[in-house]
Amino acid sequence: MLKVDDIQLSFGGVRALQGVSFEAAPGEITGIIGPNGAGKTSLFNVISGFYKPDNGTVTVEGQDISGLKPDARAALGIARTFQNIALFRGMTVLDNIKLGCHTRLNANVWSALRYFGSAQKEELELRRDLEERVIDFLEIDHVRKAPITALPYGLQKRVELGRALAMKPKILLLDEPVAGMNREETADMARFILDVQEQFGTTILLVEHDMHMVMDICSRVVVLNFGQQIAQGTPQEVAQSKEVIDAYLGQAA
Ligand SMILES: Nc1ncnc2c1ncn2[C@@H]1O[C@H](COP(=O)(O)OP(=O)(O)OP(=O)(O)O)[C@@H](O)[C@H]1O
Repeated sequence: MLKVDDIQLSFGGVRALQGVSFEAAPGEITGIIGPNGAGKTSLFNVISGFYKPDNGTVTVEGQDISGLKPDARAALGIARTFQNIALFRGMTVLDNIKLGCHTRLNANVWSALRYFGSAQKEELELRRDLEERVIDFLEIDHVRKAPITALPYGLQKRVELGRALAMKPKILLLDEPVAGMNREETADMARFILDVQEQFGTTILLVEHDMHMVMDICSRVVVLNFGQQIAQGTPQEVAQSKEVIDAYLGQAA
């Protein structure tokens, strides 16, 4: 389904990604882990089209998408969340989530003017879909009209997930979805991520420093260190890898 092949990316003298290659199995959760500065977010930026790599390809269901811009990739079904919450703070929960749908609305301004009825129908269907598939699913009905700023941090992160789900993604990239959360918020988010995978069959890539969560919910894990891919396999396999243990001990030293 999603395949990255020999991705290389440099920033001046910093080699952020040095030949990263892996496949994310369809409908499964693949963890991307590694110490700080390993290249995880850079890899997400390459997959979602924000960074153009110096070398390598990204393919989705056999289609090479390396030349596509971020919005074209989003239209193909690649959605992401960001390490730091990227919501519109002055807007309500519902409006933020609706923004995630713009890639799905077929009615552009001209067709909306000419066929006002069909645009309205589409809007109604969209609203119903969002209510059932995103708002009820994420249990955020009670805050749908609240401004983002009124929500606790854990709920803001859930709304960000909601905005990504509004796109009906085939592939979901989650960048540190539980960073800064307390234990209860983390457990809730882990459950929602598993529910997304189980109910919608979404292929999920997860960058996360919370090792318990990675080990609990990922079926495969890719490990980066200084831009190099030093291991990949099941959580148990990578946890026993000497290179991985050394990389994390090196960080702690
Ligand atoms: N836009 C940029 N300009 C210059 N250097 C960058 C840029 N983005 C990332 N880097 C560098 O690339 C390397 C990889 O950074 P990246 O943010 O991808 O790592 P990471 O694994 O996501 O780290 P963290 O876990 O701390 O978020 C780092 O050395 C970083 O300083």
